[in-house]
Amino acid sequence: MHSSLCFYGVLLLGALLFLYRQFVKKPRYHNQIAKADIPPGSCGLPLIGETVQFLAAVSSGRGFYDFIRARRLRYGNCFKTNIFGVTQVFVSSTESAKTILINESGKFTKRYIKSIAELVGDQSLLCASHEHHKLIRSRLAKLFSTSSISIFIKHFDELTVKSLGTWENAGTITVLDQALEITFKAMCKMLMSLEDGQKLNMLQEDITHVCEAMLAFPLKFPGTRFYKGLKARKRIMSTLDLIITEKRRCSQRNQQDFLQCLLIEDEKAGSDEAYRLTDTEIKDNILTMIIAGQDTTASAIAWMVKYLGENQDVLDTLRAEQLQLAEKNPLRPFLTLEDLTEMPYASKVVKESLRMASIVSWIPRLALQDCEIEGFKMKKGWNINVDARSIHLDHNLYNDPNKFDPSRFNDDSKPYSFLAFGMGARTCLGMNMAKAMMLAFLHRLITTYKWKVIDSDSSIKKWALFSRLKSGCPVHAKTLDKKCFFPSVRAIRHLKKPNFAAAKETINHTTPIK
Ligand code: HEM
Repeated sequence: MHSSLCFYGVLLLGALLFLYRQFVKKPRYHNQIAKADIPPGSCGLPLIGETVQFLAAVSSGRGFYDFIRARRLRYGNCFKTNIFGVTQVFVSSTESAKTILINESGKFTKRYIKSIAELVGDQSLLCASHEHHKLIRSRLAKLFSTSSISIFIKHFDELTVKSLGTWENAGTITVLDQALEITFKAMCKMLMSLEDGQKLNMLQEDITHVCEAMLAFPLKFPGTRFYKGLKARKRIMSTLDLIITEKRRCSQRNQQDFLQCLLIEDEKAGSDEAYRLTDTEIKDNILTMIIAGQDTTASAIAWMVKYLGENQDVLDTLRAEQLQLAEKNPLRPFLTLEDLTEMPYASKVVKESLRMASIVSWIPRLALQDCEIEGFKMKKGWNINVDARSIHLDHNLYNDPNKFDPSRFNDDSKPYSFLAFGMGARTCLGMNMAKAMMLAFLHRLITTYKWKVIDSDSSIKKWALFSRLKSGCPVHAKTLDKKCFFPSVRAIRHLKKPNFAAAKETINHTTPIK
């Protein structure tokens, strides 16, 4: 009798608790949505918000995106938090991506937090206000012409061939390290004709300090990560000052690197301030291009090699396409831009790698006015972040989103569902250069080696600004025995007829990505 009373007592208590949770606790949250109130989420402690939790994720093997993922699961697709004292909202629908990134209403602009502006420089394209951004972007965009990408690709290919030449019998090769070295050397040559090994090493070290400081707490005390970053920035600026002085002194007009082109344009503009970039603007933006272009592209290459290593079918189809191309032009020493337009399947492999890896996980904007997004009120001054990674892995936009399947891009993707390079007026300036680098690397690797990824760990590197593999993608490579791949070459006949027009579009920088 006593035990059955206890049993019913416990049952009653459980039922009451259930009803309380259903009708007393939950409706509070539901009401919030019904009233189109501010987005759900916690702004943490006064002043510091949830910065500590964010930094804990940044410094863990789970990576900074884990902070976002955990909150999206708890609060839904639109939620708010507070990092470094700023309210941050994360949204993850294609409609919000369109509203925010295309920005027809003019309600959004780009703003980086003050500490990042201190590191890349407040004259950087990344931090510039609307009008200032338009001027700098128009000046820099001219540098990314088809002819400069052609020159760049030849040099990038040369460095890739040299680097891959050392892979045979070299034991474990870390793809990310190799890719970082090649992209850095190629970009420094393109930006300012810098090729001196020692200077390159020092610059690379300083760039790493600046990147690591970008996610650090902005404490300017000796020994802190942020302080080291600021010191490194100072050294980089001095190096750039020396290079600019040297270029002006020697007037090496035959060296058509980006820096030289900007200086020549400035000379032509004379005292017309509207068309000149100051030395500070030039230096901040050279640094910006290195930071924006090197780590991102190298990380994307490492992910791509990992995905291919894990997907033999894709690898076979790709190799068939690439061997056919290699056999077509056996005597051509280096790849040309035209070669890259004849890689329709490889272009899809690149796009699929960028979708899955989401190197830039979210795209930040500042709300200039109060507005409503996804049914929630957003306040002026808040940072609204388009969660690109969540969009890239949305089941409603991509069938089986965690599967590496380049053929999904046989059809046009849904509008605003591919955000690897952003969208709108701030779309990545180096988009076509990045794709060209990925294609060139892919071609050389796949026509030279077969490889085995020897660490399948997908953890993200601590303190990385972009989504970067912690393992760096270690591989064992073996020179290709082409006989083994005859069946694959035969398989090319089953491929769709190469769509050259689509491939050309991939590297035409005036064409928006579909
Ligand atoms: C796979 C490699 C790359 C990825 C995934 C990537 C991605 C992005 C993304 C998402 C943005 C922000 C867009 C926005 O805020 O709306 C961006 C901006 C930018 N990227 Fe890239 N990028 C890559 C390579 C490059 C390269 C190679 C360069 C230059 C050489 C470059 C230069 C820039 C610049 C200058 C901006 C600022 C554009 C502006 O604010 O107007 N990026 N990139």
